[in-house]
Amino acid sequence: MKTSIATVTLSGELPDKLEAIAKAGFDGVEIFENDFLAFDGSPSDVGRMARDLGLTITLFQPFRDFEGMPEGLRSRTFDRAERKFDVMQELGTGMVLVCSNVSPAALGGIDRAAADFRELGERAAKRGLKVGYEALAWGRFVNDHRDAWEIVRRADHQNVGLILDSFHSLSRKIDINSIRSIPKDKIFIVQLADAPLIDMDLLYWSRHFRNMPGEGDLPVTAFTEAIASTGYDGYFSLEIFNDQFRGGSTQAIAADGHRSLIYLADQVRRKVETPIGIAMPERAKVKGVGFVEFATSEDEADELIAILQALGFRKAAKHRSKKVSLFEQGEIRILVNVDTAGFANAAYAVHGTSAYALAIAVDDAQDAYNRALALDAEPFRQPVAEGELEFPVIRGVGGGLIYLIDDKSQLGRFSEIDFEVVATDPGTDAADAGLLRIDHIAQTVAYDEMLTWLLFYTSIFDTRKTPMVDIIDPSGVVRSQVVENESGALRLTMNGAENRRTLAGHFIAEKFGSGIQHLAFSTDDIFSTAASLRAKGFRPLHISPNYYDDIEARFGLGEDLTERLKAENILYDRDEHGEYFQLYSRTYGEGFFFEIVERRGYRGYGAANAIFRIAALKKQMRPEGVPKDAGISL
Ligand SMILES: O=C(O)c1ccc(O)c(O)c1
Ligand SMILES: [Mg+2]
Repeated sequence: MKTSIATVTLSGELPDKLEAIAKAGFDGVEIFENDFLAFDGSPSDVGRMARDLGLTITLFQPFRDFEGMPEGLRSRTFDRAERKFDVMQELGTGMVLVCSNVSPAALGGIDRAAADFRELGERAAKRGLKVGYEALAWGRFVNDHRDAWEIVRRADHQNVGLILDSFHSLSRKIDINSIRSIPKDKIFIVQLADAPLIDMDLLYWSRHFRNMPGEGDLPVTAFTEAIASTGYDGYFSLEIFNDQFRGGSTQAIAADGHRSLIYLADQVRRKVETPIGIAMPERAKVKGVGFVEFATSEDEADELIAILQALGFRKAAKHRSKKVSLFEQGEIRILVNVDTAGFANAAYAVHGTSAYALAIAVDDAQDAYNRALALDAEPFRQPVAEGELEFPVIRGVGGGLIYLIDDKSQLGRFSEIDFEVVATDPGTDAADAGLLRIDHIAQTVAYDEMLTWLLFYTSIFDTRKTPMVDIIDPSGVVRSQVVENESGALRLTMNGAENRRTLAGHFIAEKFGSGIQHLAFSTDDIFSTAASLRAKGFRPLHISPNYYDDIEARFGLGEDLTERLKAENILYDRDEHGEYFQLYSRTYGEGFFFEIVERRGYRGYGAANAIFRIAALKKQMRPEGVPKDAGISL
């Protein structure tokens, strides 16, 4: 797949955009006219910058309100086109995008438009240029790619072709099978964008909410399959108008865009015969979470270990060569790393005690790793002692690590190979609390990183994303979306903070970056677990008694169950599949916490209880007696 991206997609000045586009690995770039007009160098300067970066300028755009203009205006439009051709020739690009006319002066008429394009094609041919015609979803007469194609067909000029833009076709739900009958060499370039399904004016939706293929809800893969089925082998170019991207990191957005195209090509390649995209292993099937690793220090480790032990974890092994202890309960493994060297220590230096790494157990770790790297994931390597395992590792949220393990290799036996069993300290309470496995891992990121990580996980692992929900914090809204697989073996809740006064925002601010903010463990008997935890000195998060009055009334729970829930500070929810019970720890450090859940068929994550849980966590975090407006970020 030949990749390209329109400069309008990215924030920053034109030179920065070109640098980021080249660094992200794109083959080409569409110069959006406004970016050129705002740049005070010449067209040849821009052309030289692009070529020096190894970028082909695939398109100069847009040329507006061309076809079907009345006499007088018509000749002025052609003069305007000639001026743009001058710029294009100096830029060193061979194609202009003409988007369908929106002018009130336009006269409409397919033959009139075809005649205009035939003449424009003649003029372009004299300069070795090509003209692509795109139907804007809100075009005054032409807003359907089938009409645009009919005009191009009737213009019948080899320098005039069609430009397909997934947003315009998919937003209007145009039958994408109509694309299959378009000759591939008349499709001059394909623009791609996804978007969340929002019921709004097409122009506003297009200019503010487009996102990368795979980040939204439009059937961009099916659209691309239809194009690939024609044998089209030209550029696929991202054209994204998105307010969040306009203010985001130029490099990060460019990197997301490149990943989205590689992922799209891989999906299409598996469905059509045409050789689109590079071969790579399929999305990794997730079997579970192998472990979660905390980076901390000798001084701070005791508090964390005390909480783990109060949760029923016991120290089962220690690393053969590193200062890492393995705590386990059920299928859960928590590593506590107090190394004073290496990446864990660096993570601790930046973020303090934090869950900086997780291991994802997949069907084939090397395949998952190879796929991740093909999708631009950043590999991570660190020295390995003799006889110990070298894990495939990629960088994850907040610069943390994602280890990939599997049972088909030695990696799945990491706890035996890299660790040696330690006897349980005499006198410690060895009984566990009935925690079984990791139910979900909650990662808190800055809101403008949400799409990045949703695309990251869903492109590498065989997972899906759930619809975004708003989590109400007393000081703001936190957007939450889950990446999960069919079996539930992997559930990653992505929580996007927009201000630092929310619990999520406070966590990011105080931990200096995104990361894992809470771990949820499963039990198959929440009341038995609660009793065990109580006996171990676990201090549950206190939930307001008013909450229990409400749920008794709301769910008709009956007094007995309500009293049991209240006595243990357990929250309750229900969906069409069953019941959900949640028990929270108090916060640890700057807003980290643990959760214990019991699912009785329920498939959600207790979003309805979030407001109560967050309020309780924030209240508990605020030092006693400190007035609410004391300036602390909570
Ligand atoms: O919103 C617009 O004006 C616009 C311009 C050029 C395009 O290629 C497009 O898809 C939209
Ligand atoms: Mg377009």
